[in-house]
Amino acid sequence: MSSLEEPLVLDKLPSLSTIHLSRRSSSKRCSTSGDQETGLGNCWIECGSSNSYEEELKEYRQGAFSWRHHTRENDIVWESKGRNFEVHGNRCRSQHIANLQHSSYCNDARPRDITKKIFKGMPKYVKIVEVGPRDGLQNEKNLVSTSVKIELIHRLLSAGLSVVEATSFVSPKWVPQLADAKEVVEAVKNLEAGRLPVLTPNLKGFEAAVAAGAKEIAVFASASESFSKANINCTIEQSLARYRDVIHASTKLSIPVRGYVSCVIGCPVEGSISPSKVAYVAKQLYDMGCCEISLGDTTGIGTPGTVIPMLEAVMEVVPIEKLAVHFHDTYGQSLPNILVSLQMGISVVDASVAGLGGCPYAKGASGNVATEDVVYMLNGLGIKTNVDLQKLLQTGDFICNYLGRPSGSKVAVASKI
Ligand SMILES: CC(C)(COP(=O)([O-])OP(=O)([O-])OC[C@H]1O[C@@H](n2cnc3c(N)ncnc32)[C@H](O)[C@@H]1OP(=O)([O-])[O-])[C@@H](O)C(=O)NCCC(=O)NCCSC(=O)C[C@@](C)(O)CC(=O)[O-]
Repeated sequence: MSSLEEPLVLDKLPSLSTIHLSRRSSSKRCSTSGDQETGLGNCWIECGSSNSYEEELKEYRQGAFSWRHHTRENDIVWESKGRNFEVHGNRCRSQHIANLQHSSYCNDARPRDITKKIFKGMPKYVKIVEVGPRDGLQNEKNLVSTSVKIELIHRLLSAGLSVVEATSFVSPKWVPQLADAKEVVEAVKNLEAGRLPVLTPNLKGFEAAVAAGAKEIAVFASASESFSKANINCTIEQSLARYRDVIHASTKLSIPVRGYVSCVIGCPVEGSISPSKVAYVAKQLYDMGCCEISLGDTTGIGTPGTVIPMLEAVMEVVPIEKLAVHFHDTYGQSLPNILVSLQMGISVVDASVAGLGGCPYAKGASGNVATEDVVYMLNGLGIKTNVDLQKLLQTGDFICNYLGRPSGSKVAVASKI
């Protein structure tokens, strides 16, 4: 068994109560509590804005959903109460989603305490950074046409995604799939529906990106020395020096820079990566001026047991509102990893439509977590994303049809059954 396949060390999993909540700077919280007035079995969940809930409730009551569950007599009753939903009956159910629904039931006071703990600190709104056109496509063997890439970006924006990573200005010898970066950026640079950052590994890439019209960029370092060499042909320190130059140049042009740290849990060559290494690289990127640091589990090896200590280490040195998480779904752990990240106060999540993706220099690493699955889970938690799940599913269909393969999104597959 390689070190990457070692089982989760449960005794190292800190309880959520030990996570330093005081480090969270966001005052926006979701809370769930029992309703003292109506007695046992009632609870309310304080998440999201009144408008969207009111509208969704109205739609729900009007039977706008094509295959909603039938409400039985002693099931729950929804009542709008200010910004909250009040749920009466012997069950409490948190939901919901445009066309698809899910339920979670609890019976009385004790489970309500648990619910309260679980929801404490969760954000009301999560920004999803869609990385499909870049991370999703970079590993595709067959060249995807430039027009399809452009259409994909258009569709993702029209599904409500506010940030879509459009492409990379890397060496076409290393990543031939993205050799058309210039054409892609030129075609989308004036779209106002969202932000369209691009990856740049050095000054040469930065200059090409700016010349094409990119208004935001991202740099990508690694917490693994071996991966840094395999991916960008230099050591971690050399990469940080390059990024200082890039950020110096971008600051002059007021171009915001996102910083990635890859291999935050494990490296295909070195195995486990210590949280302190991740924290070191994240702090370097933050200190040099990156406005957001995305923590990438490049190989998808992480579980909540390894993600929590990694996030704790990084949160010691970078403010939590500057952090994003970026999970690959190789071991099917992305959603639990995202959930614990939200519980720790993270509110930016990277994802890729249809679960496309994988890094060309991390053999065996599968696609990113599917955006559809993230949106479904967040909808179920009552956390806003502003993403239209139906349009997103159609976008997933569009790219999967083009690539001639089934979607990597469980929600996309389930919605067709
Ligand atoms: C970094 C380099 C360029 C170094 O590549 P190198 O070979 O060491 O660079 P070099 O400086 O020796 O130059 C070699 C050639 O590349 C050219 N070159 C140099 N720079 C550029 C550029 N920006 N754009 C286009 N061409 C470039 C340069 O001009 C020269 O051309 P030649 O003279 O031979 O014709 C190369 O290693 C590279 O492009 N690597 C990128 C690999 C990549 O994109 N990997 C996937 C990124 S995904 C990731 O990192 C993880 C992440 C972010 O998704 C998070 C996660 O999933 O966890």
